[in-house]
Amino acid sequence: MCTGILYNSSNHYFGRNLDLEITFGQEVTVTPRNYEFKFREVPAMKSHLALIGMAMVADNYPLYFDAANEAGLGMAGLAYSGNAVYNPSNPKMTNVASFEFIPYILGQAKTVAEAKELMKNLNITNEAFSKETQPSPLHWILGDKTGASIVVEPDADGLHVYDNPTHVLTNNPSFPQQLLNLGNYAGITPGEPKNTLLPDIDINYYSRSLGTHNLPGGMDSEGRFVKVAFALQHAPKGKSEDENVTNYFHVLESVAQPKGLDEVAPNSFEYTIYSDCMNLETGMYYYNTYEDNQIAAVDMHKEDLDGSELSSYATKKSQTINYQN
Ligand SMILES: C[C@H](CCC(=O)NCC(=O)O)[C@H]1CC[C@H]2[C@@H]3[C@H](O)C[C@@H]4C[C@H](O)CC[C@]4(C)[C@H]3CC[C@]12C
Repeated sequence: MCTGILYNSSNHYFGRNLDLEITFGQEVTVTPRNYEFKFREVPAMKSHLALIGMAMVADNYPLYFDAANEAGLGMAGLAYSGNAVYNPSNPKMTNVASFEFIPYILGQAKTVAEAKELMKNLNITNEAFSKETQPSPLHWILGDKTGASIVVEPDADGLHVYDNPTHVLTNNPSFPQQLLNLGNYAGITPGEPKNTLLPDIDINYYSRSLGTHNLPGGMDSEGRFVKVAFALQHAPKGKSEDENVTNYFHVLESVAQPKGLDEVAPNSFEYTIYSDCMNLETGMYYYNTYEDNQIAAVDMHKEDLDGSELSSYATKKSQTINYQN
């Protein structure tokens, strides 16, 4: 499963945990302005905003899992199994295949507000990228450098676009149900809880952090939604880039999945394969992987953004340990 967040501090930081039991050979991939984005039905974009993000490149096409563009709009696809419905092409609508959705939006929209405009009368089609690469059921979180975020869900009754005051997204159930569920945890607090249980009795606060005693700690998507929303809401604002990036990764780490805890098939375990963080102001892309906790970074602006060829960086696959003696 997955978790996406927008962390609003002095700059704005967008990204996700990718939790899965298999990898697709994904790489950090920059799409420059003059790489031609071809679409199945809508006209090709010969030039567009440049993108950076994590993608599986197939037939020289970047299948983005998540990305941000040079204008500071980010977008991530998260599993929405059993709920996502993609439709056949509809001649009365703008038809974009699910795998084209990120390039279609990030190629042209600079803000969440502009993305919302593009989603009016949009039909996400069930066309497959190829015979081997069939559509994957997803919903999406978008965030921009004004600090706004939305969630887009392709349900049986149509495409829903919701403003997202929590700035987080996980997986099932649907976003409105995730918001409703927050009511069950409204009393969670970073501080010492008020004794409203037995006000006349002196309760022994035997531990620090009792205000979080009922915070969910499971790997499930409903629990992660509550936990990451709490962690994000209370994350301090950093005074420097390093502090912001550090705070950001700790928020995602609070819902990361260690290997061995989430068995999705006999002896097959889902785990947090990578976590990424895009600074929406600067175009700096930070990430770490399960195998290497050290944060790596790729600067979008060090690439030739006026070029026409994709550039990719393999993710790091072993620890960088700082031996001190
Ligand atoms: C399955 C994961 C989401 C992780 C997750 O929540 N898994 C647990 C679950 O399925 O419940 C999603 C996120 C982005 C998706 C990929 C991207 O959308 C790009 C690409 C799109 C193609 O239509 C299908 C393959 C391909 C490469 C997708 C495979 C499935 C991915 C990797």
